[in-house]
Amino acid sequence: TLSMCGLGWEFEKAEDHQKNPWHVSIKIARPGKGLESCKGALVSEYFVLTAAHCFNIDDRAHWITVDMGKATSVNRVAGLWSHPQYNIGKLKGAGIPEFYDYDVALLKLTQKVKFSFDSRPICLPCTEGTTRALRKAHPQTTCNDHKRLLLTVGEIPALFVHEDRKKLERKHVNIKNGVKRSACEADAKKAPIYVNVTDVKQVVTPRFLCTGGIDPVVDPNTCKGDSGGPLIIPKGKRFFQVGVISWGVFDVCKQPKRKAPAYARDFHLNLFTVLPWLREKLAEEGLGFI
Ligand SMILES: Cc1cc(Br)c(Nc2ncc[nH]2)c2c(Cl)c[nH]c12
Repeated sequence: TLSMCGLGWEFEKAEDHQKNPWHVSIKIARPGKGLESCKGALVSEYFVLTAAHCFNIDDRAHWITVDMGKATSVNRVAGLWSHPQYNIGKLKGAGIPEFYDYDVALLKLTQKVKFSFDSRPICLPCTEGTTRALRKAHPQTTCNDHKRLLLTVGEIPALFVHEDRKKLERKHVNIKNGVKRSACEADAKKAPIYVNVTDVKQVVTPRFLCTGGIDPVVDPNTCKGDSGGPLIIPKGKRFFQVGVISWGVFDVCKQPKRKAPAYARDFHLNLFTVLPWLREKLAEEGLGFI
């Protein structure tokens, strides 16, 4: 059956989870260490896409629960795969305490998700679902066509979803993918842990998309708790995931009263840069990677 990815229920009276049926909340309950929470997106019947930095090397699948918003059930996790090139401590020797390159992970659920108004996967780049959802596309559409159609050069209107006490709020941002990109990336050095970084390219690798700042308009910023959520491009009533919320310069939730500074930027793992890994891990999910 065709999953009709990236279709949200637009009816204004719809519940938040019907408007964002791919949004999941992830909780990691480490024995004796309290609770960590992250967000993620449902991308197939069994898999949730999130950030690798939500997990520690010794985390066990059975410590993780995935909540899709339906009051009743939470889902249990059968497996957890972080990108093989993710290594948060890789640059410790160079005085960079946290390194977020390849910050992406997949959780496999123990039970297949029954798609409904409340749960439905978001469209991933270079899949047949995205070709169908783009409509402008024809069967010979290539992965490069998806990239050209979704990651246009310039400022790209995008959104992420912030969850506050079970309420889901859409935050509209612009991906700086043109002349404004380098200014966006340069502000990474304003992150407290990166003030001594000499070359910003050491921490803002080619894997990242950059949002935030006040040019062309004031963009809302992410909180640490938004980690792992999807960076979404809305296109013709369908929703496409192009990034995973990875790290940022200023945690707006930690200083809720303070206005975010102009240099508050957010960095998202660009899914087009990890396609071989996505194809391999999601090979059995019937997504029809092109
Ligand atoms: C989404 C997100 C993740 C992380 Br990790 C943050 N923390 C951080 N990024 C770099 C160093 N530490 C932030 C901040 Cl700050 C805002 N949004 C964040």
